Amino acid sequence: MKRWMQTLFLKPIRNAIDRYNLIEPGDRILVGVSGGKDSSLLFFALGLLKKFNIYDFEVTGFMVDHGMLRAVIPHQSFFEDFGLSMIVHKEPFVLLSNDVSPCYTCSRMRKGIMRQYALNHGYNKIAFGHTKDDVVETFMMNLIKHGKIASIPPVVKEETSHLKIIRPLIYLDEVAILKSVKLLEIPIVTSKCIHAKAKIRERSESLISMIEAEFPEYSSQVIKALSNIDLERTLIKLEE
Ligand SMILES: Nc1ncnc2c1ncn2[C@@H]1O[C@H](COP(=O)(O)OP(=O)(O)OP(=O)(O)O)[C@@H](O)[C@H]1O
Repeated sequence: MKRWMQTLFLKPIRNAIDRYNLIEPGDRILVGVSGGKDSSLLFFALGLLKKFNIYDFEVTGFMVDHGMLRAVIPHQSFFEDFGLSMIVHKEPFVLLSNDVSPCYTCSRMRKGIMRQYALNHGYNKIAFGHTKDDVVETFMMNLIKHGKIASIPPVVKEETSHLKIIRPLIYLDEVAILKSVKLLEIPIVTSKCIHAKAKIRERSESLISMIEAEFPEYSSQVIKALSNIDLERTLIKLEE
């Protein structure tokens, strides 16, 4: 394993895994791979950790193709050459004309398909490629739109099954991800889908960029703050 891989992406990923116990001995992990940079790097990184026996677990990629994806074969071959198998599940997506949030519907459907596959095939964890930027953006959206201090958790256990959702990229930012994917030469899958990201997320992204121009540590401080809450200095009413 090359040293730059350790510093650029494996160290922050291992920090998250170790801090939140994201990988436990004997885990069977299904990774949601969209073919985009984040989940591709996640899949590759978990493959490396497995290859070098850093943790004792099994890992398989799972891609839901709603008929919108381009260049899936070179992507899949890249991972197969690396010794990782990826299932491509084809499922046509039927969009209702009155659906005001198609991205949400699509994401719900995708999760449902993955969840069912995981349960039917003995996987106990599903890994998603949400990143540090997603955590900060979600924090901002909750604050601005819902007046709530909340973001994306690194691990969630389903109430109705033994399945856990894990997010090992929460300490990794887009700059490091882009650089890693480029250096690793992972072929990226593109999508024909016309639905752009939700407007509010775009606005919160540009707001973050504006704040970071003045306070470059902003995103890192949000990550730190989310596990450093001084409850006695909030408006939460504590037991007396
Ligand atoms: N078509 C898909 N098949 C399987 N998993 C998916 C698919 N699309 C998204 N996911 C999973 O859901 C996560 C969140 O989805 P989202 O669309 O927000 O991804 P993203 O931020 O654009 O990241 P990426 O660069 O991985 O596409 C992804 O990181 C991935 O793990």
